[in-house]
Amino acid sequence: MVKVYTIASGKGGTGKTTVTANLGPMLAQYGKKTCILDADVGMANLGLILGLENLPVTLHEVLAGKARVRDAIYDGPFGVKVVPCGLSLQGFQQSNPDRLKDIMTDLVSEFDILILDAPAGISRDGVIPLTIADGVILVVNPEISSIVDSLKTKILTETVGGHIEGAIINRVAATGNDFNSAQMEKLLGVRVLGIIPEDPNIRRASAGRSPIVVKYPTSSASRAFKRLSADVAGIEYAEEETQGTSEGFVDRLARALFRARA
Ligand SMILES: Nc1ncnc2c1ncn2[C@@H]1O[C@H](COP(=O)(O)OP(=O)(O)OP(=O)(O)O)[C@@H](O)[C@H]1O
Repeated sequence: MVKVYTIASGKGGTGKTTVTANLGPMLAQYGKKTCILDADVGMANLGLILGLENLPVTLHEVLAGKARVRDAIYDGPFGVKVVPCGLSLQGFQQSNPDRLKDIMTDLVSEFDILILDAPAGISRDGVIPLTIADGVILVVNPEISSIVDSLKTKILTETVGGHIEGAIINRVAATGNDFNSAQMEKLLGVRVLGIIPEDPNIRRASAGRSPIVVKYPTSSASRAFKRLSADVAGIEYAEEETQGTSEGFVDRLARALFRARA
């Protein structure tokens, strides 16, 4: 049974595309047939982060009724399938967001998980992804404006009959913070699904047209994305030995030297 998630926020720039670009590949890595779609048809940049640009057919052409969705599906990292949007304003103007629901119907039989990267705000093209998802995941930054705007999106989702799956708290200070997950759950009135730390490697990876889980797999945000993805996939997460790789090597070397001397 397919599960459709919409990654949403109230405020812009909280990290929706970053979450989509990392959660999708990791779910595919964990054995789930996953497709990620850039439903931010006006300000699309999922394709940019994944190095999928200048494509002949994108979601724009599909939403304009000029192409079939299967012609807009491209290969992404770890076997995830990607339906990117074009970057042109003209493509956006020709798109009819109402067609999104039909597109999802075409995809449900082929995938275990579909993830929609929704636009910020409460425009019409932003509301449709909230209504067609089985679960809306809010991406919230630990700051008052983001929390307040997320609450508005939560109310809007519930008003249009959607369901909130939970929230991902993104850009949490890696050190010296007083972040309290239980307090955040109380404030938002939703479950906290994952906490992603502030990590400069996210921007570095994007500049290299890659998700952080691919480019810097042991970076702090990558480990958090892996944990979150394992939870969503319903599998046990085994923490990778980050320092362990080098510690293990040192241990092995020490043992070998000890044996050699003995
Ligand atoms: N955990 C993080 N640590 C550091 N930088 C981050 C983190 N998450 C996101 N960013 C950066 O924040 C910026 C905004 O992220 P992103 O584009 O994913 O947000 P968005 O919610 O999709 O934006 P929009 O609302 O404009 O679509 C990007 O430059 C991204 O690299």
